[in-house]
Amino acid sequence: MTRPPRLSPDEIAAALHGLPRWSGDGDGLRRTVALPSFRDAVAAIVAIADVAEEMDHHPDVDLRWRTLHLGLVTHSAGGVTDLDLELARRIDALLPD
Ligand SMILES: C[C@H](O)[C@H](O)[C@H]1CNC2=NC(N)=NC(=O)C2=N1
Repeated sequence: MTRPPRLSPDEIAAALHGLPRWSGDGDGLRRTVALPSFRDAVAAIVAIADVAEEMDHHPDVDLRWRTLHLGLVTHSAGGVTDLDLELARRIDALLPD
């Protein structure tokens, strides 16, 4: 499947202004969120999985009790692409602020 091109550091920094819950650089985008409970965090991962499968684009997921650490990078492009920005937006729509 064709993937969009890797974004430059400047393009990533500009895009992050519209994604205030995410940080990142050329290596990827990151967001940490604490859910009310471990079960809520697992449910959030399942909801994210549905989006990831639909997009065929998958986040790195690290769950510590009820704190979820998410990492987005387009492995095949070796950096951040528009797919990561789109997945970040869709993940934000599923998570509490
Ligand atoms: C064959 C399939 O499209 C690829 O392996 C996809 C799946 N999900 C992916 N997810 C992410 N984050 N990066 C990829 O390069 C990627 N590649």
